[in-house]
Amino acid sequence: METPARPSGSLFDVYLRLRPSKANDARFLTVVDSEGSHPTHITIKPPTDDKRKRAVETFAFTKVFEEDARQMELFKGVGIVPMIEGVLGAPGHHGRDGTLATLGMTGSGKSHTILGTKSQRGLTQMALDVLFQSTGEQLVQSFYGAPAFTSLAAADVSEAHMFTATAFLDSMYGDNQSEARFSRAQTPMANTGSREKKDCSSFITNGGSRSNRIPRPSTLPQSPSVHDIDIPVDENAEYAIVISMYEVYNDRIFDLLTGTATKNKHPNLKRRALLFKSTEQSPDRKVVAGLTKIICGSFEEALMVLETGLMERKVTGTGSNAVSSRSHGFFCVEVKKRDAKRKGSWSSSTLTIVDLAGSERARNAKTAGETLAEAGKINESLMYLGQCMSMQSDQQAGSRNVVPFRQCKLTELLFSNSFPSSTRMTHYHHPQKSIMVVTADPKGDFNATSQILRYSALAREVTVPRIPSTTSTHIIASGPARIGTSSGRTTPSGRTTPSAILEELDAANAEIARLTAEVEIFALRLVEETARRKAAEASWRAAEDHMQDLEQEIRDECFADTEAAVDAERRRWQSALDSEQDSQQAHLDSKIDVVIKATKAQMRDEVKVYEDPDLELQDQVDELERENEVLRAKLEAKEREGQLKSASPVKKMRVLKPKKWEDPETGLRMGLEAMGFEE
Ligand SMILES: Nc1ncnc2c1ncn2[C@@H]1O[C@H](COP(=O)(O)OP(=O)(O)OP(=O)(O)O)[C@@H](O)[C@H]1O
Repeated sequence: METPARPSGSLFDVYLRLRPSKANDARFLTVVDSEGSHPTHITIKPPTDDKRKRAVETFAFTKVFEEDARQMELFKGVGIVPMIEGVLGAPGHHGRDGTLATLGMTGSGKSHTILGTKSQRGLTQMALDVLFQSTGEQLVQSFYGAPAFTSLAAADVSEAHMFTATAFLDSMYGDNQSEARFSRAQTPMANTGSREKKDCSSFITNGGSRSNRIPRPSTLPQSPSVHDIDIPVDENAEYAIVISMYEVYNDRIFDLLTGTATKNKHPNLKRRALLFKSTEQSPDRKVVAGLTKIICGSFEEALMVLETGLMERKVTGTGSNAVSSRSHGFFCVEVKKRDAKRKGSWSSSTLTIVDLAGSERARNAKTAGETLAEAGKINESLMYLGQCMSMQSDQQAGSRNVVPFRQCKLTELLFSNSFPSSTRMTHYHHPQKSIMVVTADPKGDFNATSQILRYSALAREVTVPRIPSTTSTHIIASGPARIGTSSGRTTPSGRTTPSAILEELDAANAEIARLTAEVEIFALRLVEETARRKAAEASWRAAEDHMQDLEQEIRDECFADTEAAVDAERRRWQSALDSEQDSQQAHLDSKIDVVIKATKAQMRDEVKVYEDPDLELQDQVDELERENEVLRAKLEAKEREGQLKSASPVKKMRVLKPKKWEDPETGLRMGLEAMGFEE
């Protein structure tokens, strides 16, 4: 089987790296000898004592790296250098995005390959070193106040929160860790450049005095060295390197540079998921919106940012691997480029390095509860990735099926830039160049590993060993002496000669072998289809759960929003009412003031109040006055009579008069009584 040439529309160059295995189990994977050149094919055969003949599967990759392959061999062998060249862009041209990802069973060596170990750098550190070493003097300064900062922040299309490495690291590890995060549009501080730069260098070399959690680049591995790798850059351009990191955990995207783990001030703080969407400035290309992005001016700064993000990445121990990655980690290095003299607009291309979470069998991993659910999500997203990658090998076989990459966040993030952009609202983007390094343990879990190999390989062939012919067995058993005698045929009388029987037996054996091969292939397909069905069912259930979670989340959010809106409206209404009442009260007070003032003025001017006469009362008064007149007449008459009779009437009148004025009626009555009248 030839290694198929990578068609232009295919998604990845796929490399296989085998890890040295500590297991005592039998080896099920064999590298096919390629006579001097790099091997490209492997075969797998189930390690079983079963006497049945089992199918041998052969897989083709761009290259196969055996157990003894070193990190540098991989770095040079998988084509990262040309990929970095592409990201930097040819002189006068935009760069091209590149993606490097690792895929494999948990514990198969993905993180080892991509991030390295305590003594060896991974592909990420080497790629960063090459980038910084190549851009060298043409790299812009990375401190606030540096002329490029504002234009870099303004050129970002992803609604990012952009910081300099100095400010970011200071906020993470410095004594004055600022509680509040920086605002999005930071104002560059003028004339503080030299101080900031000085701070930064002391931070890197003397970081330990500030915080013992601070990653120290000097303690990180220095080998393998990449000093011999020199990529020519555009002499007339200036470059900026901007780093961001995020993870896809349970199909949601989380920023890894928020400092949640580093500051550890709010360990229970719920992280906010980010959206992968088109933005106002990037209408035809989806981007992860709202990420924290750090402008790095040196390799050391980039390493510190990387270590900070890795610290935040969710890592939980499982039965399969003591430090297993439970999320898909994305490390993005944006290379910005513009003309150094004209200082025009920045073009941007991104090198994305992806450490995929490992697939695992729940039974093996002894996971439970939340971790088991995580494993379900990981396997589900890897299943979708497998579907997309299978399309690649199907396309090799002439299929024109569309790659279904929108099924989950992982495949969307990995593949949405793999195709030419359909609209040209922004400048034309070449499809990204992608490299996938598949890692495998040749003595590990056969079923899980073979499944990954099946969907990731560029081509696959199944061969079923032929059942040894009974004829030859018979011949071998009978010995050469009999061969010469067995040349008879069916006679015209219908009697069968030994040679005819042997031929018939051979034909029957061939048919049996063919059918057995078919059965083997069908059995393999059945196993694959059953696994796919189970995975699809699991993903269906997971999708339903996720949908319910989402629905509940949306309900809660809507409820909270409505509550907040009602509350705000109520407060607004209450304050409007209060102010209305206040103004009415003020109006009333002013009116009363006016009335009081007018009343006082009237009183001063003795204003008289005229009232309408009451006619009925007037009648009564008239009546009473008339009666009074009559009584007075009678009284006068009686007085006159009394004067005539008494000796001193003057004295009596003196007594009567004052009483009459005090109370006419009482006085009158008393007077009448004194004079001897009864009512
Ligand atoms: N090629 C290799 N050479 C030496 N050691 C290796 C190699 N590959 C992996 N290992 C070791 O195997 C262990 C597991 O590897 P690693 O953590 O890279 O697995 P992984 O695939 O990233 O797992 P997970 O998906 O669970 O994160 C580590 O101790 C690592 O150092």
